[in-house]
Amino acid sequence: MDTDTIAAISTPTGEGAIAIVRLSGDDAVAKANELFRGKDLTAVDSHTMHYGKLIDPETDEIAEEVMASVMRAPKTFTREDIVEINCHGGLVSVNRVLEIVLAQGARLAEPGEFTKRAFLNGRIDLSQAEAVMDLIRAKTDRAMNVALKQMDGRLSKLIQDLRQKLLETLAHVEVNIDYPEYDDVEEMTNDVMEEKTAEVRDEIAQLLQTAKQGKILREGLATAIIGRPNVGKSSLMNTLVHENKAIVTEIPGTTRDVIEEYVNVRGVPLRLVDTAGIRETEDIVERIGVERSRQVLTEADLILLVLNYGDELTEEDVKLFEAARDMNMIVLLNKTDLDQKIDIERVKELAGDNPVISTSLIQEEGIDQLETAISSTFFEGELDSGDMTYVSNVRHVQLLKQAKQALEDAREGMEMGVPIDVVQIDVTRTWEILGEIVGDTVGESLIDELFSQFCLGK
Ligand SMILES: Nc1nc2c(c(=O)[nH]1)N(C=O)[C@@H](CNc1ccc(C(=O)N[C@@H](CCC(=O)O)C(=O)O)cc1)CN2
Ligand SMILES: Nc1nc2c(ncn2[C@@H]2O[C@H](COP(=O)(O)OP(=O)(O)OP(=O)(O)O)[C@@H](O)[C@H]2O)c(=O)[nH]1
Ligand SMILES: [K+]
Ligand SMILES: [Mg+2]
Repeated sequence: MDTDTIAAISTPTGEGAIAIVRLSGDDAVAKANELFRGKDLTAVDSHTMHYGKLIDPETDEIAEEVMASVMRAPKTFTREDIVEINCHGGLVSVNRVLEIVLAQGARLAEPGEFTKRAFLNGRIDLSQAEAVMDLIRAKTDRAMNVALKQMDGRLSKLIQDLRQKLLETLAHVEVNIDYPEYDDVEEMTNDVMEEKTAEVRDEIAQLLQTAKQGKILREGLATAIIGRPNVGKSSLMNTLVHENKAIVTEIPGTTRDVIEEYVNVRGVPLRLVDTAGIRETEDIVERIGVERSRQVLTEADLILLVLNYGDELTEEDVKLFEAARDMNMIVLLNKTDLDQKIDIERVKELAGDNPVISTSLIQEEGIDQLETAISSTFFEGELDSGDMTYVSNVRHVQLLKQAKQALEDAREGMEMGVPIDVVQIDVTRTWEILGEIVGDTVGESLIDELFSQFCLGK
């Protein structure tokens, strides 16, 4: 395996107070020490940080004023020697430091290479490495917590336990085949096989059930605010995000494009989308907006359909109900501060089983009820069990589905009286598929591809 010294900028590009260039590998400390004027970094205690100047070896002049952290293997992020050079957070400064380090013979790291080394050196498995990425990309607190747990190896442990169970069953069967001491050995073998594969299958099914919520936790519940022009969609957006993100005016057709915001409503992460009011229009810009609104509507997990309490129900309102049929929907009767013109009975009829909530956004009324409705439509309290292990990664979901299928094939085979050594093939395959989740049985090209999706410097 490569243990050459790699280096990269590990902080985001742009101006900041401090930026970090990270080195990892056999010569990380020696290389950094060559460039460092201050304490002898090769002699300092591990996990200590030191002030000094960085020298440009070509000119022998001071290039930067830095703090350098020295962390010696194996108790480091990569399990290799690591030096982190903390420099001033300007673009020029951090790039200069990187250049000097590269000139000293370090190699520019590939995206994800630090984390890849942590994986190849056995500090974390593949699902934990993927969780590192998920954590960086997390848009909500909940999503971050799911990633943190996965990083901690929760999913890995669950998967490894399942694999162990399969392995023991296979071993058991193998022993029986090799030493058929009793007459009823074949029957016993089948029983064990059936029982154990059923257990594993059920556990996989349970995990897969968390996938939908996992996806929502990861990406947020795609929530579209739709309605005719001027009913108060943007006002609703602003209310839910507690900020004036969207422009609100009394002019119909104010919102021309979709506006997206992440917001947490009672612990439910929403990807909230405000849309252009849907109506027939000649205005080209508005028409494009209306088209996009229709698109957003079809892709949503939850629809917030806003109606005007102070206005009669129109043909367009009814059309929106139709478009959102079969989707999760909450109907809002907004502007209850106005005189009622809307036919509430008709609205309830159109809404069917979906909740109908009255609000006056301008007077901040009904918002509590709305938030309760949002959090209960989907999760009915389930999401609060912060102790669950969620599967949220698309690759993991696919592999779990394959594993489940392979076990179902095995069961079917057993029921049809297929010889046990053929059944073993399906069970072995399941063991391998599960191994791909944690990275025990994956090829190099997949590993390369997965890590290349990481950010540079991670
Ligand atoms: N400056 C800095 N901050 C950082 C990171 C980093 O690389 N550098 N991290 C980068 O993402 C995160 C911390 N992640 C880390 C994960 C494991 C180890 C580590 O050394 N693990 C050892 C045990 C350490 C101990 O118990 O003392 C190990 O698992 O063997 C270090 C950092 C967040 N903050
Ligand atoms: N009386 C009253 N007016 C409201 C209420 N909610 C919003 N409005 C007003 O209704 C007007 C339109 O609000 P917006 O939030 O811009 O409506 P919209 O649905 O986003 O409109 P478009 O983007 O143009 O489709 C504004 O003048 C708001 O102040 C309410 O509860 N009561
Ligand atoms: K408006
Ligand atoms: Mg609007």
